Amino acid sequence: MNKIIGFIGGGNMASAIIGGILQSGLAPKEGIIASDKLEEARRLLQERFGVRITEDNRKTAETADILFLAVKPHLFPDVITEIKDSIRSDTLLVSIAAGQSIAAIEGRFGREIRLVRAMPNTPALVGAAMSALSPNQNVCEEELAEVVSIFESFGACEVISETMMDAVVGVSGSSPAYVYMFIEAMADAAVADGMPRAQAYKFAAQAVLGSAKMVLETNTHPGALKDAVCSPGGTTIAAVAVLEEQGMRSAVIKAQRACVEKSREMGKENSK
Ligand SMILES: NC(=O)C1=CN([C@@H]2O[C@H](COP(=O)(O)OP(=O)(O)OC[C@H]3O[C@@H](n4cnc5c(N)ncnc54)[C@H](O)[C@@H]3O)[C@@H](O)[C@H]2O)C=CC1
Ligand SMILES: O=C(O)[C@@H]1CCC=N1
Repeated sequence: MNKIIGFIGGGNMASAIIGGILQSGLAPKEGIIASDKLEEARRLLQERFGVRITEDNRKTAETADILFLAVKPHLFPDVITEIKDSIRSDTLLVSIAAGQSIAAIEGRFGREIRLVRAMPNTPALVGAAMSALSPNQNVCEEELAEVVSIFESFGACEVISETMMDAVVGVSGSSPAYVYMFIEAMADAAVADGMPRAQAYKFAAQAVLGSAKMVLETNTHPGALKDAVCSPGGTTIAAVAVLEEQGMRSAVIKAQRACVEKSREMGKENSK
């Protein structure tokens, strides 16, 4: 891609996306510019990726053809006020913020903008993100295809209705955190049974990776895959019985719905 990709905010998510783009070879490091108010964040980006960095959000905004808004949602009002006169009419904006609707962002720019609202996740850093995209009415097919190609350079990506964005935050934006907790807990149990910690993380993480691949690649219901692990009177069903008794599924469902509710609340707050 010979377009300049810019990032306002160079924290966890921007770093994961930049790492993913560079690793895939979609854009060279010279084709990426990022601004961050924190000196430490700029230093990290420079050291890890060698991309162009600046303290000046306006410089990033006027340089980029495709501009990621990658600061925390509550900073959107100030950051948009700062950059709104620096973008061109053909700058393609990509917001990755939770709970910032297309309408709220359009309202803050106060003029016609080309905008894609996106929800990626941090596995972008290793080329295994799950991202959702919703374009506004000014984004043409060709521009959307370009944004899709960026997100596909670091994982899977689907174009969805914006009404599904809160659900997406729960099921893929935030869910890596719940999965890491699951991996940590499995590893803790293995350590309790005498396995060295590093080895325990490898066994637990590879089991999660392999199980996820089975769901994605065998086209088999997760329940049937679970049943295939459970020998009658065996070890797995003993574990499954305890997980059911402890309410594992309902805990996950409740937790994820709390996440989605929080995303909705943030959306209402940000539209005021
Ligand atoms: N972390 C995650 O897993 C995901 C985060 N997101 C979204 O990505 C956005 C960024 O989140 P994170 O990267 O996790 O946060 P972060 O806190 O790691 O990064 C934000 C960066 O913005 C910088 N910043 C603060 N004020 C600034 C300003 N005025 N101008 C320029 N830079 C400024 C901070 O110094 C920081 O480095 C949020 O809107 C979040 O909703 C979306 C999907 C997943
Ligand atoms: O916790 C958050 O608000 C962000 C949005 C999705 C993942 N992290």
